[in-house]
Amino acid sequence: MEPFFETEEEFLENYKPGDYERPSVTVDILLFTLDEVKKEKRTMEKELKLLLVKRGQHPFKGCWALPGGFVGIDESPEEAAKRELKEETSVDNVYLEQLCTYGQPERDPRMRVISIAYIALAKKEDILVSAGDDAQEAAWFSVSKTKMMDFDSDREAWLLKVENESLGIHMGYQVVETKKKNGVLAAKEFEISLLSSPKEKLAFDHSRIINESLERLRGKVSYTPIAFNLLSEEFTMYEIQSAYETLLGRPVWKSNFRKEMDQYVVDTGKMTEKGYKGLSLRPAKLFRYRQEESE
Ligand SMILES: O=P(O)(O)OC[C@H]1O[C@@H](O)[C@H](O)[C@@H]1O
Repeated sequence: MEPFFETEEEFLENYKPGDYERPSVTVDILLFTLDEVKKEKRTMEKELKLLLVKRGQHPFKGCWALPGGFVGIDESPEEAAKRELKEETSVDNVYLEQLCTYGQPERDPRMRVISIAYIALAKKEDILVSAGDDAQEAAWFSVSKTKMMDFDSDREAWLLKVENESLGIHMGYQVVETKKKNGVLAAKEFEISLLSSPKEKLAFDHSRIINESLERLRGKVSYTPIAFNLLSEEFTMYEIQSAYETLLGRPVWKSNFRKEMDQYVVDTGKMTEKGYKGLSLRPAKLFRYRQEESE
């Protein structure tokens, strides 16, 4: 029979947390930024970059992973995410939002570990990357997700690429998305399989986390101004459009898009100077985010 305690105080004094198996909790951080890639003399495209660290310890030693770590006993998951981010990237005070909780029993070979993933968005110039204690290296990887084919009306196959050209690393995953069940729209389900060499794969279930973070970004960029967290203080219309197209993974209709942006930006009254960002373009208006008014 369960012992009976008159007061909660008495109950808590006699409570033995060790009687129950407890999972550990970690956080993983998806730090995104936009980089500029000069295509030709006149065009510059934005590329979505994600920070990964090379694991210095087992498990998955030598594999690339999202920066993350265990939540301390006295901190909240959000505090842990901020601390890990600061330790590994010196990034402070950035846009941070919880993505999802990942708790598949086998996701970490050490023990039962539940991980809470956070999306962080920062401007490239604000980030100073340094590899932390348990990571050998930290590097920016370009991430993209493009449709490969429709299997049928319910399922699509996508290609998720996580690459670093200068390190010669090209990781590719097939993502099969099931969006309908028995012809009816349902919460999307993803099945992920590695296409590239098993020598180059992401640690843990981080490919799944990355895939779902891209889904979140694509959704959220259409109805919130989060994209501005990734842009410099001042930018041209072309740059905003290019940022949106990169985040959405598709082109946008220029005139509608620019009208839509009016609510978020103000004209600085300045123009780009000759050779702006190394491009030979005609002068263009510079805008900034309409902070006060749109928040
Ligand atoms: O890097 P250490 O501290 O070993 O462990 C943290 C990682 O353990 C995994 O379950 C989490 O996804 C997180 O990335």
